[in-house]
Amino acid sequence: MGRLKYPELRTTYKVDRKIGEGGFAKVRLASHLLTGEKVAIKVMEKASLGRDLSRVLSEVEALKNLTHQHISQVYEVIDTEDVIYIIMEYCSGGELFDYIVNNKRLCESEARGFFRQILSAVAFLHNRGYAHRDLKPENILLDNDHNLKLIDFGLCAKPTGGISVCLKTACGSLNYAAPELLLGVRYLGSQADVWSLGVLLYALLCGALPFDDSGGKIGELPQKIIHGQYEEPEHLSNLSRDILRGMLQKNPRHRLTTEQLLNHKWVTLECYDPVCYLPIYKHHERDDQVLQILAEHHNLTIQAAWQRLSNWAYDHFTATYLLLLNKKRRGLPFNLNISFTPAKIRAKLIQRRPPMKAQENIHSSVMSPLSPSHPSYSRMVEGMQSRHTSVDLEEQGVVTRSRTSRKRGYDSDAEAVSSPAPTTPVNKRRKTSDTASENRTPTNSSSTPGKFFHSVERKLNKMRNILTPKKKADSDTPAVLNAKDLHDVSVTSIDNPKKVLDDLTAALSSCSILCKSRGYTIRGKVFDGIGSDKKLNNCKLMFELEVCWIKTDERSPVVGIKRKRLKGDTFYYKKICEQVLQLTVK
Ligand SMILES: Nc1ncnc2c1ncn2[C@@H]1O[C@H](COP(=O)(O)OP(=O)(O)OP(=O)(O)O)[C@@H](O)[C@H]1O
Repeated sequence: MGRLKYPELRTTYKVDRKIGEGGFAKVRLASHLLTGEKVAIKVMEKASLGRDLSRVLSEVEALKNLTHQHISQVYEVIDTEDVIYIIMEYCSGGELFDYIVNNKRLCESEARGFFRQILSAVAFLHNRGYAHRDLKPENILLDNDHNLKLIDFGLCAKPTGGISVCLKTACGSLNYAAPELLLGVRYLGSQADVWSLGVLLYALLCGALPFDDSGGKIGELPQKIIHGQYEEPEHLSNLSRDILRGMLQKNPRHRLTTEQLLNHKWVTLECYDPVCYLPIYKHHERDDQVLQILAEHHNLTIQAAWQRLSNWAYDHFTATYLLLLNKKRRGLPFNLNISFTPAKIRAKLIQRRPPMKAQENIHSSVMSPLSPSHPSYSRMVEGMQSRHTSVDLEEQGVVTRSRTSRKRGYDSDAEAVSSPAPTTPVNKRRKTSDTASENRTPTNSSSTPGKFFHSVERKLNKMRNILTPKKKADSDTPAVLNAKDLHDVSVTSIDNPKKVLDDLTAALSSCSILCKSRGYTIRGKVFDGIGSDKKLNNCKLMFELEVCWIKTDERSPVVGIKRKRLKGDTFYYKKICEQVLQLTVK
């Protein structure tokens, strides 16, 4: 299907299923044919972008300039007459939001680990003169190694005079927007980002939003934000309260700065070092081993290959180099799939096979049928879901001001005020293992064969678990899941899946949720407004609940309900799921 739909990708990528959707893009999983690496492809139709094309272009520019361990790396950009494709690092672990929902809320220590990673990405952005302006858990993804990666730079701004220059376009998601944005005054991007980080940390620690319109009257939310009114749940420690108050400070001048956050006591508690935001790897590093492979494939000298590469055109050449480099850093064999090499060059390469073998031997500890280049590995797929969109606050009528450079990444009439960009913090303490994990390079996590095999086995198990139930989903028997990795599954006390299915259907209809079932999977939809026509556009929330068997080692299988959000506001989804499951999982 993908092959016919995306002709520009046909010879270089194998396009797989859709893994996400935003207001501007559909995101697909794909494999880079030459390296076998999984990538995410953000597909944007120019016709539907209209004036927002500038937003996409600023996202592309930002991504090209921002190489950081906690920012999803761009590999290639294809700009055709009708479509823009951004080929980027695939984050298989889903959105941070879903992780929070599945865990209700995070303990302080886990929240700290995550927050440090996000902070390091945001401080890096600010240091490079960018403000993100759409920080929220839906824009932070988890990779395979449980590391966070920031995505969606469509609203980012890089004022020409630097980060300490005021911006004026109010944009982002209302729940995460700083008071100054709602007041329609000029604001500093870095200060607005710190507010959003505060909302995000609150969500991590409390499993809820500090500023929410649920239960209140429509229109109350902006007032709550402007007045900085939020509740502090009792379980919050004094230090957590302190950092949250510092970030959710309605007066931006009194708000903590990114630099202060790097060294904040809450951030460095448990013997952590201050957060280091510098990238682990140099932006455009020359690696001769990788270059050699690329050069051979293209029948070029190393020097010619480097010359071509150093334009950093983000074309397929760049993508192949960056993907090979990533494989090397992860301790994986980093050769290219020879069957995609032009026939003439392939013949030459086959003659020169021994040196390639020698190179493979260097990595023999990780060569096995479970290697990522093995077909089983490349079939591996993991679940993702779509999300809701950030809004233009002016357009929503939350901020009243004449429309200017709407959603553009570069605010045109910025004015200067002083706010220093963060500088590298001094490491005062010794690194702990936790800090090491925060700053961990992918190589560390998979460089030993044992760890590598363990991780690949885990992935393959996960793949089996995911694929097998899918096949069964249409049939009359529920899927069987293993008790591991079930953070998105609620366990019931009932041992009859049919009864759970019936209870679930009844609970959904009692909550006025439109549902459609297929086998043991129910898709629920909630529509906006009364009497609205039920087009997808008006669909406020869409999710799936699947009744399944859960295999446990200790006792006979139990019946569970697997949840998946497909579209819509994440905290609303959380609330609906809680309501429905309460009625079902008695
Ligand atoms: N690199 C990636 N790896 C895995 N999934 C991704 C990746 N990038 C995006 N996604 C998925 O696709 C969804 C939409 O992506 P993204 O937010 O970039 O789109 P968008 O149209 O720009 O969104 P918005 O409307 O908020 O601006 C994400 O929420 C996520 O679930």
